[in-house]
Amino acid sequence: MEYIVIVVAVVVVLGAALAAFLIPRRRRGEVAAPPPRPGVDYQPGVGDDATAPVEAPRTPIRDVELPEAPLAPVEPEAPALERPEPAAGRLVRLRSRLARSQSGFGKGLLSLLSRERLDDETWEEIEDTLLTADLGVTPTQELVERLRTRARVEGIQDPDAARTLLREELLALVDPSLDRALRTDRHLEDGRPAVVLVVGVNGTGKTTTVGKLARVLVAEDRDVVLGAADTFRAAAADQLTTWGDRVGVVTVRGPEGGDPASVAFDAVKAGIEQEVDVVLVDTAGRLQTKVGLMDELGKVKRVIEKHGPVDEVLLVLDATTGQNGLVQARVFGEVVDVTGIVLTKLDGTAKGGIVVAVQRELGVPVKLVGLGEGPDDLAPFDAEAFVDGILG
Ligand SMILES: Nc1nc2c(ncn2[C@@H]2O[C@H](COP(=O)(O)OP(=O)(O)OP(=O)(O)O)[C@@H](O)[C@H]2O)c(=O)[nH]1
Repeated sequence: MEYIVIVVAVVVVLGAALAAFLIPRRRRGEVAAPPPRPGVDYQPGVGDDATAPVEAPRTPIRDVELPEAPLAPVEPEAPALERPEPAAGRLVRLRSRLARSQSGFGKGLLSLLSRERLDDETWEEIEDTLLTADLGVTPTQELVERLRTRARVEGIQDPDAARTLLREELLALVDPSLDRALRTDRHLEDGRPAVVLVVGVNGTGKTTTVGKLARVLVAEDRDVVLGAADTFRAAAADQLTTWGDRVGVVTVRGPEGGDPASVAFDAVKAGIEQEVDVVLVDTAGRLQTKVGLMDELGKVKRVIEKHGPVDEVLLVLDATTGQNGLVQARVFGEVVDVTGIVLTKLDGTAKGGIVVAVQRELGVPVKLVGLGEGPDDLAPFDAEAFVDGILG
């Protein structure tokens, strides 16, 4: 009996072990049904994979018609030419800039002249103010003398009267009767262009002035050629070419370190051939004390004149250098017969009196003034607008 019980127990245990072994194996061998596929088994919705499964119906291959001729290469668009601002009335636009820079000078004078008692001390202060503004000794003495006389004879009742008096006397000194027109008309008799030679010491703003002047002329519908006769500084020719390119003006240039006279000659020749109205020639900056360089400048002018006389020699002076500008004016005037002065950087100095001083020194008028670094910040000089700018 005991034996039977043991056999039954062993059979039960073995059976249970066999069942435990077989059931999980069968479960592991089951193949799970594949999940429904978006785009195949049902319409895809939010959160479904966006890419079409490989089983998705394929797009059939279609024939595409090719154009008969290959497409023409696309030309890079030329930069649009700038339209410079007309020159007329520019000084009026720039007057506030002039007034800002000269405010110390103008306001100082007006408040001194408006004092109740104009004693010797006040007149001395007026004199000092004028000298500080670079008016020069002789013009200062003349002006003070005239103001004193008129104040004594006519009397100065109020600030308005002081302003009127000062305006009249400053205007007389600046001299509105001087001919400040630039000679930039083509020569009718032989069809030659007008030639403008631009000279001055280093860094006064010659190249910038030539570039700005080209814009003034383009605004007046003149045809212009530029000559980059500053062959010392390679960047000067690049700078000038950029100015020209902006308004569609051609720049004639030579090799770096080449003969400036030959570049100037070629520029005028190109101007004659292209029948332009004006040729503007930029020259290298040179100190008035360097005899060799000054002789070279004389040569540039003589070589250009093989084509015919130069119409304008513009001396560019930096207004911030004050009295030193007068020395430059004297020496340049001896070498090249200056016909007009360009006073640059008047926006950066309160020494507007230099206009009078330099006109006296050279006996030639200020024709243009620079009042900023912007491309259209060069203005034809206008005596009235200038004096009004000084007085604010
Ligand atoms: N604020 C101000 N800056 C000016 C004016 N005119 C010229 N400049 C600046 O003066 C600097 C010198 O100008 P350039 O034209 O290169 O002078 P440059 O006389 O040709 O110089 P070099 O070739 O070295 O003799 C530049 O930074 C100009 O922008 C002006 O009227 N006002």
